[in-house]
Amino acid sequence: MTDVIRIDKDGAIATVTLNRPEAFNAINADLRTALIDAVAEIEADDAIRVVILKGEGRGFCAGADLKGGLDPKVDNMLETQYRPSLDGIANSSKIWIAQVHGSAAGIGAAYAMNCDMVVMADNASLYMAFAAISLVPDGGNTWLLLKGMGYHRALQAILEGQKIPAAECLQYGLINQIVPEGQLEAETRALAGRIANAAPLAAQAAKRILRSIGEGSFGDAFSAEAREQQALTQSDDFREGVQAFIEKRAPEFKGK
Ligand SMILES: CC(C)(COP(=O)(O)OP(=O)(O)OC[C@H]1O[C@@H](n2cnc3c(N)ncnc32)[C@H](O)[C@@H]1OP(=O)(O)O)[C@@H](O)C(=O)NCCC(=O)NCCSC(=O)/C=C1/CC=CC=CO1
Repeated sequence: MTDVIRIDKDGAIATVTLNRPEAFNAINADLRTALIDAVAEIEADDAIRVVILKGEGRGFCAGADLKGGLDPKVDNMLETQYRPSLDGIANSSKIWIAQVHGSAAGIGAAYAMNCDMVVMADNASLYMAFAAISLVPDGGNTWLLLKGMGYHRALQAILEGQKIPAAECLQYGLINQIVPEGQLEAETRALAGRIANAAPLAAQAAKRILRSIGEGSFGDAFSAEAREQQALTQSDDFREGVQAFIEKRAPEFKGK
């Protein structure tokens, strides 16, 4: 079986590649577990200072696997199966850089934005895919969007299920840099090299400070989202939204 995650290490830089290209790197149970393990493995490696997170194939990540990875009956899936890897990145002593091409959709957008830095291809986007299946953003997406875009634009992006193009992401401060897709790998690598040369203790302290100040925590937002999502995933409209995605048709929501 192909590994759903690849880890490559080169000196002080590790690259973690989401590797389900046949499903746009949608996150199923295997990938959820592999992500938790990858974050822990990297954290335990003192030689690593910078981590690049990227996706294999046409895009970064399509979010939760709507075809096989979702089990609404699993209690607290977000808290127990997504949060450890997302918190792990937020609290990591390493600097995580997302290298985004194609789409970072659903909770995939949270994995991108929750990294410490984001380099994005000029034709890529962050996709708030939740509205189309009658869900709210999860994985910390509401907090991450609100911090960058402010309340009004964040709410609109969520309600309209917008694909936020790279140029807007940069304008709102959601990402660090846009580069032509052909230069994405090289430019991300160059940034990783520069950051790997920064004084490690100061880099870790700067990350801790910036992550801990500001109003309301990522954790508070994560918990609020997880509660709402747990209820929404029990709804008929969610089932209809997923079915419509699989059948490639528009959903018919009934508010139940
Ligand atoms: C915008 C897309 C990400 C990419 O569009 P496009 O480039 O046109 O590529 P596609 O042809 O649509 O996709 C290529 C193949 O990948 C399959 N695929 C894509 N997304 C998923 C997915 N999420 N799950 C399973 N499979 C997926 C797609 O069917 C194609 O396969 P075939 O070639 O065999 O047909 C676009 O794909 C898209 O909009 N995807 C869905 C985005 C989405 O809704 N994501 C889930 C949001 S919910 C979430 O992330 C988190 C949670 C967490 C916990 C609980 C409950 C819910 O959600």
